[in-house]
Amino acid sequence: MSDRFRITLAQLNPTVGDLAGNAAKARAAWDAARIAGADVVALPEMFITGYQAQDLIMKPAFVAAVQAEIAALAAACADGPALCIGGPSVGEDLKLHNSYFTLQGGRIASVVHKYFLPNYNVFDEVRHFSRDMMQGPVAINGVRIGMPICEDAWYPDVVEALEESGAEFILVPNGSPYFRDKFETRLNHMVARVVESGLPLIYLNMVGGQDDQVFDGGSFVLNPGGVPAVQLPTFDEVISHVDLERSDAGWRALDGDFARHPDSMEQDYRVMVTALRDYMAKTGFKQVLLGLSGGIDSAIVATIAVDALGAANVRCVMLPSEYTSQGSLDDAKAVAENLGCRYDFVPIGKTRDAVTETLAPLFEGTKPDLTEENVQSRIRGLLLMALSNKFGEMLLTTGNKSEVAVGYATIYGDMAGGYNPIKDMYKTRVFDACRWRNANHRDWMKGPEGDVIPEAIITKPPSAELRADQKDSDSLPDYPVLDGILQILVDEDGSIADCVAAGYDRADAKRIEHLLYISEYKRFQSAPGARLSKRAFWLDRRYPIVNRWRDPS
Ligand SMILES: Nc1ncnc2c1ncn2[C@@H]1O[C@H](COP(=O)(O)OP(=O)(O)OC[C@H]2O[C@@H]([n+]3cccc(C(=O)O)c3)[C@H](O)[C@@H]2O)[C@@H](O)[C@H]1O
Ligand SMILES: Nc1ncnc2c1ncn2[C@@H]1O[C@H](COP(=O)(O)OP(=O)(O)OP(=O)(O)O)[C@@H](O)[C@H]1O
Ligand SMILES: NC(=O)CC[C@H](N)C(=O)O
Repeated sequence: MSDRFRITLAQLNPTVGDLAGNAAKARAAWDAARIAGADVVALPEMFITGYQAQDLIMKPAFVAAVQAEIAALAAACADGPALCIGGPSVGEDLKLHNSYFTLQGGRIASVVHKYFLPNYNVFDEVRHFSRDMMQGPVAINGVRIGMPICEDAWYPDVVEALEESGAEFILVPNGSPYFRDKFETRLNHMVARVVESGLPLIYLNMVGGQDDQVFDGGSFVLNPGGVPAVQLPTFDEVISHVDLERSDAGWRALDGDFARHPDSMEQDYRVMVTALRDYMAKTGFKQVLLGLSGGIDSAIVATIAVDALGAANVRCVMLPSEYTSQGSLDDAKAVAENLGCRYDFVPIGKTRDAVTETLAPLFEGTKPDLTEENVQSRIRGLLLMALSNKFGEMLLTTGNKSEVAVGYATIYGDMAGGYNPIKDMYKTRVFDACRWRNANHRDWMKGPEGDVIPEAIITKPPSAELRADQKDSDSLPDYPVLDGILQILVDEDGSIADCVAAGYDRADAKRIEHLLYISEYKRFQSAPGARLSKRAFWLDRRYPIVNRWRDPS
């Protein structure tokens, strides 16, 4: 039995369903571990399937394919370090479990099953998996390692049981998706486990985007007392070797890599870029297009797209009508030029006239209203989708969280599109994100540095420009008020009384509540987008479409 133990942490980015690709990544990490003389290489939770595989897990053929891939991996990694990897398994109870495999000596040496199955916000693990009894530590090269799987380490019970049954240190494999400031939450839970158990703890998270969620990495190692020894970067794929030494007081991790974590604005921006980049790469798209209006939402989306994919892969299209101001024309062109991407100019006047003429016999006797305004938006959607079909570019849609919340967007019009990078960012924060991006540049951004979003776009009053002199403030309270009320009603699940207590006008709160509930149908038909908060529209918040209830408070 050695007094030194090396564990290689593979903070990598799996793709859901790409079993062979994920196994190849695990195998490459194992090769690196073997060269480094490690005892074990650890991969995150559910790495072999990618996370979250959702109802794919319920398909027996998928689980059988996973079992075959795990067996092949065990055989391929027979001679060298042990390999620990997350995946589904069928237990002795014949039920499906969220499991962590240890492969060693050409076989599956042990399988640990997750005990606490998260079943809140984006997680539905009770739907997919069964709970098993708590299990003891796993011995690797004579050292007993406790392996609580992600949620298992968010409560004291599993780590306590592992410590009581002789675990010498703790390895927590995770599939922990980002929400703003989540790192603190994770750290608090893990420090608590270390303090309770007196054992070093290794927290290993995955990176990369999957549909709406982004896994932000930031793996770390804590010594007894909660003292940090290692901290890996957020968002980047990293393979890092961590050494532990045994003394009379037990195992201690040696100090290793220590990466600085970015602030929350930078993390939000990185999530939006990563979510789009991985959504594109993992679905097989290379290029995007979007309607660039000269407004702030399409400007930030164009910037995110260029940072994710490079200017050569982004097409911006200005589709002006008679209501498009000279300022919007100038601002849109400036954004495309600053970013260095293609800019097309496609006036919609003639198409709109043709639609007006076609509908004239049916609309006879009616007055122009929202119908005609929305036709413009739908023509834009139609033309942009034609470009998408012709050139294989995916259309981005640009509604921010404030608009998505109150349905301030035209269904089958500007809501057309496959992905929405800013879906979970309130309008007031979109302004902050633009200023942040103008002032900051990082290696992971493929776009140019500097003031890519002109100041005029950030300071002018937002307008949909669907009629003369239209302003968003004609239909909605000013954005600071709207976002303040939405923060309470949506993110905090608060009441109308809570809004009033926070200083908002009751009539404003009631109006926003009504708009929120009646636009549920739009959100059911809306594109997915990057999740930034604990209450993103989609899996975090599941409201009925038909809903007569209104808060009387
Ligand atoms: N519960 C429900 N289930 C299924 N369908 C439902 C429905 N309730 C209404 N509908 C249908 O939805 C339609 C109304 O929705 P919709 O057609 O979107 O129209 P609507 O929401 O009335 O208007 C769009 C709003 O978005 C604003 N806006 C803001 C920013 C940009 C843009 C832009 O376009 O660029 C637009 C625009 O100024 C306007 O206030 C109705 O015709 C109705 O049939
Ligand atoms: N003239 C236009 N040319 C191209 N696309 C447009 C035009 N007008 C609207 N769009 C598309 O419709 C979306 C919704 O318009 P909206 O006015 O809400 O957003 P915005 O113009 O980007 O920002 P803001 O609301 O701050 O003006 C735009 O982001 C853009 O993608
Ligand atoms: N995979 C999981 O168990 C996710 C839940 C977990 N507690 C988290 O980090 O969000």
